[in-house]
Amino acid sequence: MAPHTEQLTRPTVRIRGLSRSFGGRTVLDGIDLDLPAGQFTALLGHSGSGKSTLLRAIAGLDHGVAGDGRLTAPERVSVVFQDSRLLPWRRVLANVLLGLDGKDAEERGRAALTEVGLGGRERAWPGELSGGEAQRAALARSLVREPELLLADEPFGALDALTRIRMHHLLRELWKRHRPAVLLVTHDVDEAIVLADRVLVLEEGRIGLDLAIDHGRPRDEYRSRLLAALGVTEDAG
Ligand SMILES: Nc1ncnc2c1ncn2[C@@H]1O[C@H](COP(=O)(O)OP(=O)(O)OP(=O)(O)O)[C@@H](O)[C@H]1O
Repeated sequence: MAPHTEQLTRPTVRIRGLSRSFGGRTVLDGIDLDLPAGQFTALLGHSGSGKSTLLRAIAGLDHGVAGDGRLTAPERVSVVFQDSRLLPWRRVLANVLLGLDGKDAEERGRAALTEVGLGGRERAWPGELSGGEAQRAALARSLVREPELLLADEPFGALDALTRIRMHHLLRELWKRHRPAVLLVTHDVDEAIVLADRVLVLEEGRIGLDLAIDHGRPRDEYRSRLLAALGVTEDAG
C-alpha cells in the first residue's frame, strides 16, 4: 500500500463500546467509532445528546472513561473550544507558545500566527482581539503543536455569521495544508456539510447516522438527510 493511502486509512481514534453515565443517566451508550487519520468529521446532535461528552472522552479530559481500554487516541491532540481560552495576561505570541519548547518554537509560533492571518499581532493582548481574531489565535495555538487530531467543540458558535463563513474557509484551508484528523462538534447542519467529509449524528447515545459527504454533489441532498435524522422539519410555514 502506498504510504499516503495507508495514512488516510489508519484509524487515529478507535472507540469500541464506549459508554458514559452521569448519576445513573446514560449519555453515551456503547459507541463504536473509528476516525481515520487525516479525515475531517463533523458530529451533529441535539443539545444534550452527548457531543461534548464524546469529545471530552476522546481528548482524555473525562476521567470517568479514561483508561478502560475502550478508547485509543493519538498523543498529539489539540482542542479548540467555543471561547478561545487565551490567557489574558500573556501576549498573543506567548499564548501560542505556551508549553512549547525547542529552539525553533518562536519561529513556528510566528509562522502559525501568520497562517491564520494574525501576522503583526504577536504582541497584542488577548483583550485587544475581536472574537474572530481570538479564535484564529486559538487555532494557531493548536496547529503549532502539529496535532494528529484536532478536536473542535463549536469553535465558531459565538461568532457572527460573516466571521463564521471566513473561519470556515480558514479551517478548511488549514486542514488541507496540515491534514490532522478533525472532529468538529457543531449544532449547525450547514457548517457540518460545508466543512466535513463525513458527518455523524449522535442520537440516544449512539451514532445514528454516519454520512460520507461528496463535495461535488448538491448540498441540499445531505441537508435533508441530516435534518430528517435529527427529526427537524425545515419548513416553518
Ligand atoms: N460532568 C457532568 N455531570 C453531570 N452531567 C453531565 C456532565 N457532563 C455532561 N452531562 C450531561 O450529559 C448530557 C450530555 O451533555 P453534553 O454537553 O455532552 O451534550 P451536547 O450534545 O454537547 O450538548 P450542547 O449541544 O447543548 O452543547 C447532558 O444532559 C449533560 O447535562
